[in-house]
Order: sequence, then C-alpha cells, then structure tokens
Amino acid sequence: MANREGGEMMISVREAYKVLGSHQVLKGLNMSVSSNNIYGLLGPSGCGKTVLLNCILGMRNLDDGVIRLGVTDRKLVGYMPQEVALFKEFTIKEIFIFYGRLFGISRQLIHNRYNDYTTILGLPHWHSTIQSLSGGEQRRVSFAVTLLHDPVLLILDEPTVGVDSILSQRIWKYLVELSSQGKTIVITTHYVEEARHAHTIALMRAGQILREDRPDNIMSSVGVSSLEEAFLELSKKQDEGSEYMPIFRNRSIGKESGSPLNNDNRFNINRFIAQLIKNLLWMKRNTLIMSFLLLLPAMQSFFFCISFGQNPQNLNLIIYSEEIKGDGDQCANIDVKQRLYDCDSQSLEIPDVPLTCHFIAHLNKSMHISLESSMESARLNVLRNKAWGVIYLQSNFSLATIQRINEFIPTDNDTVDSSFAYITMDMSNYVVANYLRKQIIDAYIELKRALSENCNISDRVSSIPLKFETPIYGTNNPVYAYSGLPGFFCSFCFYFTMIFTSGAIMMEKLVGLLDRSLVAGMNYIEIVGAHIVVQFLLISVQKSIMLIIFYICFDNPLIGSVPLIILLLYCIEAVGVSYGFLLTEIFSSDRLVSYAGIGATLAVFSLGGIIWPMEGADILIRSWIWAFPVAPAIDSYRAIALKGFSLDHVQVYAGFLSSIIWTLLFSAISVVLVKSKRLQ
Ligand SMILES: Nc1ncnc2c1ncn2[C@@H]1O[C@H](COP(=O)(O)OP(=O)(O)OP(=O)(O)O)[C@@H](O)[C@H]1O
Repeated sequence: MANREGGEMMISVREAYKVLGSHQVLKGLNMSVSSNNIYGLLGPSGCGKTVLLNCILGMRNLDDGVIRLGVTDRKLVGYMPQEVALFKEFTIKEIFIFYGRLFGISRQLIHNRYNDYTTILGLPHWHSTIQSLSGGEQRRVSFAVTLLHDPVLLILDEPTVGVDSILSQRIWKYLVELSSQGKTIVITTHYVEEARHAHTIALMRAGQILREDRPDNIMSSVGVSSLEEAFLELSKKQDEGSEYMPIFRNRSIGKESGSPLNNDNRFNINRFIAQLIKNLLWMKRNTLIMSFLLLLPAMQSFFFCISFGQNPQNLNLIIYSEEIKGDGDQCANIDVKQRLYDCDSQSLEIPDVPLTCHFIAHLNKSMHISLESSMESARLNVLRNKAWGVIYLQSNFSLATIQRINEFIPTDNDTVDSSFAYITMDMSNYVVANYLRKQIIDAYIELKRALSENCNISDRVSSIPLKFETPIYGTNNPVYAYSGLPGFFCSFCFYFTMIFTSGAIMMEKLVGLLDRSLVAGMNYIEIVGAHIVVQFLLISVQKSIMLIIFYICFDNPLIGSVPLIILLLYCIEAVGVSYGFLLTEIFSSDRLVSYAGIGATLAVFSLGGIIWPMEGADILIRSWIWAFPVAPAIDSYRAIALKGFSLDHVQVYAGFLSSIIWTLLFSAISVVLVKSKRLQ
C-alpha cells in the first residue's frame, strides 16, 4: 500500500461504519496511517477511538467499510490496551515469560529485552509483583510487554493516561526513537499538548475524523495558532453539518468487513503451554482461594453427612395421662420386657404399673417424653413450641387396652374409647410431624406386641395384617439422606465447575487480559483447553475428597460401580464448564454471570429431587424432566449408587446421554456467540 506522498501506508480505513447497541459509533470514518510515522488520534471521551482501534485489530468487525493493513501477521502487531491488563499476582519476570512464550521468544532474549527496557523506561525490579507497583510503574510494564516481541505496528490506547509528565515525556521520546527505527505507532490520547510530538494528528469527533494532517498544517489550514482552537473550529463545522454530514447506514445495508489480521485458529502447543503454566501459576499464587476451593467441598460434604436427611432425634412429646399420679414416679425404671399383668386372673385388674408407663418406655426409645398434669398445660407447651405434640390417655387406659387385647372385640363403647391414645400435634413441619407420627405408631405396635406376648397370644393374629418383607432395594428403615445425596453431590459438581470457569474467564475478560491474549494470537481452543486441564486437576482432587467423606468417613450406601459414578460426575462437570463458558459469552458483567449461575444451580437443586422427589412434581415437569440439564444425571447416580444398575440400564445411560448432549449444546452456542461477536 502506498500513501499520497508515495510512501508506504500501514493502515487505511475507508468509509467505516459501526453501530453498537443503538449507538452509531463510527460514521463513514476515513483514516490513513503512513509507515514509520507516529499517528496521534486525538478526540474527546466517547468519540469512538477505542472502537476504531478494536476494528483495526480485528476484535470487532465493521458494519460497512474497509480496513487494510500493511501487516497481517499478529506477531507483527503490538497492542497496549487502555487498562493495565496484567496479572496482578505475577512478577514482571513471569509476565514477560508468559508473553515471550506466546510469541516464541527465547528466555535469553526476554531477559535482554527486559534489561533494555529498564534502561529506557526505568522498569521496576524483575521479581516485583504487579500489585506491588504504582500505577505509573504498572503502565511502564504494560508498555514494555507491548514492545517485547519487537512489533512493526504499535497500537497504544491512551498509554499516558494517569501517568506523570516526566514518564509521559519519556514514553513519547521513546516512541519517536521507535518510529525512526521503522515502527509505525498509532496512539490515542486526550492530551492535545503531547500529541504535537506525533508526525500526523487525526482530530476525531462523534465517529468521524475531522482532519488528519501534520499538526502545523492543521493549524494553518484552519487559520488558528493552536490545536485546541483548530479542534473547536472543526467541531463547529461538523455541528453545522457543512462538512461532515453524519450519514446513518444500517448494519444490514452495509457489507461486513472481515478482520484485517490473520487469525490462526490452529492449535499451537507453545501458546497452549503458556496459558496452562499461567493458569497453574495463578493457582499457586492464590493459595487462599485454592485452599478454600479444596476445603469447601470437604466442609460441604461433611456438613451434609451430619445434618441432611438424618432422622430427627430427641423430639419433645408430652404425655398427659389420667392413670399417672404426681410426677410419674410409678414409671421410673420400667423394663419393657417385664411381665405386664396376670393373664390367668379371671377378673381383669389394673396392673401394678399402668400400661401408660410401658407406652412411655417404648416412646422413650426415640423421643424425649415429659409428663404434664393437665391437658391445658400440655397444650400450652405445644403452643409455646416446647413440644411437638401431646398424647392424652384416659384413667382406665390400661384396663381398656388389656380388655381390647383379650376380647378382640370389646363389648362396650366406653371401653373402646378409653383404650384410645388421643394425640394432638404441631403439624407445621411436614417431615418432623410425619416422622413423629410414625414413631408413635411404632411405639404403640411394640406395646401391643408386648401385651400379646405377655399372654401368649400370637402377634400374627392380633397385629395389623401387613408384613414388610426384606426390601428389594434399600432398607425397611430408609434415611432421607441416602436419596438426597446424589442430588447434592451432582448439583455441587455442576455448580462448582460452572462458577470456577465463569469466574476465571470473567476475571481475564474484565481486566482486558483476554483481549490482550487474543490480539497476541491466542485462540479460544488454547484458552479453553488450558482451562479444562486445570479444572480437571482441581475437580479430581475435590471429587476424591467428597467421595472419601461420603463413602468412607460416613457409611452412605454405594452398591453400584464406583468408576461409573466417577465417570458420570465428570460428565456433569463438563456440563458445568460449558455452561460457565456460555455465560461469559452472553453477559458482560460478572454480577450477571453470578446471578445466571446461581439461578441455574437452584433450578438443578430443586429439579434434582434433593428437596423433594420429582414423583411429587407437577405432571408437566415430570414428563419433561429428561429435557433439563443435570436432572437425568442425578437420576442415573441414584440408580447406580442405590440400586446397583449398570450402564446398559436406560436410567443410567439416559444421564450420560443428557450430560453429553447439554455439553455439546452449550459449547455449540458458545462457539456461535464467539464467532458472531467477531462480527459485532
Ligand atoms: N459494546 C458496546 N455497546 C454499546 N455501546 C458501546 C459499546 N462499546 C462502546 N460503546 C459506545 O461507543 C462510544 C465510543 O466508545 P469508545 O470506547 O470507542 O470511546 P473512546 O473515544 O475510546 O473514549 P475514551 O477516550 O473515554 O476511552 C461510546 O459512547 C460508548 O458508550
């Protein structure tokens, strides 16, 4: 490319249009940057300088217009973003080595260049971490990183903002030296004064270049003595519309301009290793976060095992019995096996120790029983939340119960009524109330069995004719935690990988690290690949910790194949990684990413049958549950762990299939979004 004077042209932008949201940012912009020149892009905040640079670097595509560059290889371009965009926890040495690896520069050359930049720019010590440096020092390091691979074209987005005047002068002096060595430099700035050092100045306003020329030519052509005045004059003309009539071109009308720089979409092992080492180094530097990430699953699983789904214990229950006098001394030291009454006696009498005491003894096995002397005080205690219920037994409860056992069908209604235990409960808690109800029924069945045995009456005849045989799966006294654990474990694996993936990528994105790496030639395959390796290591350790706590420290049932369970968990984690990545492509703020992540986890939590079995869900949800992410995998886990099913069972392979399909779907949408963003 040649410029008007016959010299080489490094950048040529023609009729550039760009709309972002509802804002037309570039409006038919033209720009020409000659090789070996310093091109100062001067304009107020929001005029579109950064968007223009992004388009030149291929981070965004124009809606219409053409960009041509004198170089197409990313290795020949150096980009310094507006933000410092460096890893805060890393030392200067580590940052230099990271970017050096990206560009394939040897260690020796990296070190030599550091020494050169230290002389020129006064870089801090090689082993200083970025977070220990002042703002100005960080900018110097960022500038040096841009120069590290000796690029031909330098694009610097406000390198002197927030920098003291001495450093700013130093940077400009060095830029002049670089241009004399054959580099082309495009530099954006707000500061008119420092822009005078540039060979060419472009005055930009509202998405257009108002004038582009040598500084003195601009002033003389407008007939003023300063660049500020020239800018004001040209701005007035733009507002009057005499020279720069804004033309709105709709995105759909214009033809899209592709990236002016080549994108290397092939996997490059050096770049991948650079990214991988960087991720591992980040983990090493953030020991607090890493220990939290490893302790969190241990704590979560431990707390789950000791608190979730176990049967309620020591529930308070009150007995108000008219048979018992005073504070219940009669019931002290009851042996539930002792003979209850004399079956041979012809006339039935109240036994020495009333049956109430035996009933209490059976109830006491699983509950905490206290006696009250009146129904009013008993009810008051339930009202005051001191007990879960009251059992009222009438004065001739023992006699009526014995009579009922002996005669099978008692003769009079009074006897029938007196043999009843009248129960008034606090039913506000579903689980507690039902568990208590079962415990009371079990205690009564025990009492009745003891009474039957007392008189050698077969319990087979006197008891309810229902017999629960050895169950096919599980036990006759199931614990809710056993069926809740699969949902908890799987949801945690999904949540953790999703939040770690989105957190790691958003961290790089928000501070400009991702853009810097992408401009340097890194591609998404390398970035995501390196991330997956790190994730894999981390989740393997986490998973092992959780499996040990669940199945070795605590005796939760696991009758199926352990390798199959581990494989299933990796599949669920793949869904978490792909969903986390998708969120970072959909949202630009980490807050929104967190909201969407937590929202999805809550949905997984409730659809996974942890809180309540899906058999109780609405028919609409039940019939579509297979279509939700993670829920079928939780079902598979349950089938493997609690029923011992293998991969050839539909309930098991459905979970694997669902996880694979969701991973592919989330990944495919992410790829489409990444590609379409390039077009934005
Ligand atoms: N993703 C986006 N969506 C919508 N509008 C955007 C987006 N990015 C930038 N803009 C708008 O485009 C305009 C130009 O932004 P740009 O960052 O290029 O300004 P600038 O000239 O670089 O400003 P500064 O000097 O403050 O950095 C601004 O009004 C900004 O709000």
